[in-house]
Amino acid sequence: MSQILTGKRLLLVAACALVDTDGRVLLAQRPEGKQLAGLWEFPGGKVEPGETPEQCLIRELQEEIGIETDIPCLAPLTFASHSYDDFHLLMPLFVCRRFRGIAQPKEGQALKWVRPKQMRDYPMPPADAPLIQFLIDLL
Ligand SMILES: Nc1nc2c([nH]c(=O)n2[C@H]2C[C@H](O)[C@@H](COP(=O)(O)OP(=O)(O)OP(=O)(O)O)O2)c(=O)[nH]1
Repeated sequence: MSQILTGKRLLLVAACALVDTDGRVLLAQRPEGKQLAGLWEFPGGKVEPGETPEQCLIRELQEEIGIETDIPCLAPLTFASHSYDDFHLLMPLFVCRRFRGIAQPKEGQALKWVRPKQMRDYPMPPADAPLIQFLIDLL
């Protein structure tokens, strides 16, 4: 039995593929000093107690990049389930095509609109690699 239990805590992170009218997806580069620094990720973050993943994303998109959206504009696409050394990440990935504002790096991160077929040129966290094909197929 113990062989199938990792003993790691499960961390719920909500992530969003914001899609522009050209079919490009916004990636953000994790700032220096953070875990996985320098890697390109989908905007999002940890779901706080009492929040739904959708509410978390609305908060994170506003805080991180100054983008506003609404719950009906967040469509579930797929999820990542990946073990890091100290936790197991469960990360639903939503797609959002309807949003307000112009993405601005509010936390010092670099931002880039990237076509899904080019995403493999941007080093991403290991949990994200399996998600790219879903975006290629969708867009
Ligand atoms: N937002 C986001 N996080 C991701 C992705 N892929 C991936 O492995 N993660 C991981 C990195 C972090 O361990 C966790 C997200 O946490 P976070 O961004 O809210 O927190 P953080 O590590 O910056 O730490 P904190 O200072 O905010 O507490 O999920 C992704 O595509 N987007």
